[in-house]
Amino acid sequence: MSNNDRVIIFDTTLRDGEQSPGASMTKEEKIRIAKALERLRVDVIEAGFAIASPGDFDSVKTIAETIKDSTVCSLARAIDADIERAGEALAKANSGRIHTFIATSPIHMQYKLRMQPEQVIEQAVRAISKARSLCADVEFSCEDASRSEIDFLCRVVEAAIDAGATTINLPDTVGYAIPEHYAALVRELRNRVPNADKAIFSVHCHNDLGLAVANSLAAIDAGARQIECTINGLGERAGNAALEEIVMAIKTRQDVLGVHTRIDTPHILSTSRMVSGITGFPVQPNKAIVGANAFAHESGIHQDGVLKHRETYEIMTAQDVGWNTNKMVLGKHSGRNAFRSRLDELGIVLPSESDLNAAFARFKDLADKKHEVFDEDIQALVSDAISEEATEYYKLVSMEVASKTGEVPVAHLVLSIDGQEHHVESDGSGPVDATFKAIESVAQSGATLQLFSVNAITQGTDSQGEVTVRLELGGRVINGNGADTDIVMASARAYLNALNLLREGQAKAHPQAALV
Ligand SMILES: CC(=O)SCCNC(=O)CCNC(=O)[C@H](O)C(C)(C)COP(=O)(O)OP(=O)(O)OC[C@H]1O[C@@H](n2cnc3c(N)ncnc32)[C@H](O)[C@@H]1OP(=O)(O)O
Ligand SMILES: CC(C)C(=O)C(=O)O
Ligand SMILES: [Mg+2]
Repeated sequence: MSNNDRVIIFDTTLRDGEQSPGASMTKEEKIRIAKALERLRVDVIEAGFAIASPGDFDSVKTIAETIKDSTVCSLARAIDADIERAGEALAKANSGRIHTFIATSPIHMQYKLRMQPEQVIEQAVRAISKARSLCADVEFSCEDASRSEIDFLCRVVEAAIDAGATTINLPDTVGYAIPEHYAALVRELRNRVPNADKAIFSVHCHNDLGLAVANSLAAIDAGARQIECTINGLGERAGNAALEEIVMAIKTRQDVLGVHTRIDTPHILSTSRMVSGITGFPVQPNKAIVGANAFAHESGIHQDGVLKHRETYEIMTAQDVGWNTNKMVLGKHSGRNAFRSRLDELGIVLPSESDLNAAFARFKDLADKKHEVFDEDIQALVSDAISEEATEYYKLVSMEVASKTGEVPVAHLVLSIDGQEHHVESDGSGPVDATFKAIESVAQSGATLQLFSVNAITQGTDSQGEVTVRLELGGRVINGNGADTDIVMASARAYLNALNLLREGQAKAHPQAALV
């Protein structure tokens, strides 16, 4: 691929990203992010706006002195003092860039700058010449380019290149552009400005209409070869184009875009997490590339497809952007194939297809009650199914427990004992105590309860509770287990499982003296 096909990635997380209300960072945090961006192989790091404050100056200066493999840049208005401050901060950079800008749209020139268009051109030229006297690498931005008049824009850009700007940036400052129109703007400037070939054209898109990435990609087709973006799309108002989306779109759709970047994509996720952690701006689960669900599948049909051939539902690999693996989330939309594959991964072997079907049915019941079924849930569910199947003498058919402030809890249970239904009832000091007493009212095992423990198998209030009941009878101690999202139900299951195991053991040892 030729150099013409390379897109320069200019990251402005530390400057425009920090302009997000609430995203201010300390110098130490900025240095950490700058190092992560260097490792990601970002071409240009806009480290800050040196004139903004002594702290910003210090951050830009330290980053300029620390970073070796990326160009470090400072923003500066088209004002001598700003440019001098930027030059000072960048003095020791291995590779430094001064980025100066002035607005070129009628609305900005008239109301904000209160300047005539001719004055704007003059000030831009003066600023660029000043910047060039301090630094060989000078970027000039026509702020609000997408709302500027094209003839005027052509004059400004030509003058800026003549004055020594090596990069010309055409920002969509207020996120107003539409891809086709924006691409046409870039194309027209590159065609009409006589010295356009002496500069690299750049775009800097905001996301007010959710089009920042689409506009940036459209500009590539029109010849832009630098894209300004931020990690996680952080930035002023609705943010900037997200670096991870731009980079992965370029990589994944190389067939149509025909360009490449030098980004080391497996570092994307860790950089995203670092920026999110430092700024406190969480990444939404469905965010492209770096969201928790970006490589997760819950639907049975998708899981089945991915298990058979990953590319059926994935256009990138999770590993290519830093995830360990893609993820099969087991939930109520999952199918038998994904369930079977998870059992395999967990090393669980079910004796027959009908055991698998039974376990799958229990899994579906559980998934109806819980958002996500975790590995621990499956282990509990399968062992519960197996132990239940092994000993079916006592079975829970249904139960109802009433627990009310100021009143004694009462449990009503329907049990199947050796195939016969029994309705039992008891009160107790709590709902579990009432349940156990109701069971004992008919089982009359004579066993002593030695341990009762409840564990939440996974996080969250919708988690399954796993109950262990330890019973002792005639010196024999056994543990019964039960799992359910309802912990009283799980307790009943565990108790009945313990009784079944006790009975089974007794039946083997003394066939005449088995329980009941
Ligand atoms: C589109 C963008 O993202 S632009 C970057 C925005 N980022 C920031 O503003 C963050 C850092 N900013 C700051 O710390 C401060 O605004 C400073 C230090 C730059 C300037 O502070 P102050 O001198 O107090 O000026 P203030 O911010 O109130 O107003 C901006 C002034 O700069 C002028 N100005 C704005 N852009 C430019 C420009 N590109 N070139 C020259 N002058 C400009 C405005 O017209 C205004 O001038 P006025 O005071 O004569 O009316
Ligand atoms: C300073 C410029 C590049 C900017 O951030 C914008 O126009 O959005
Ligand atoms: Mg901006």
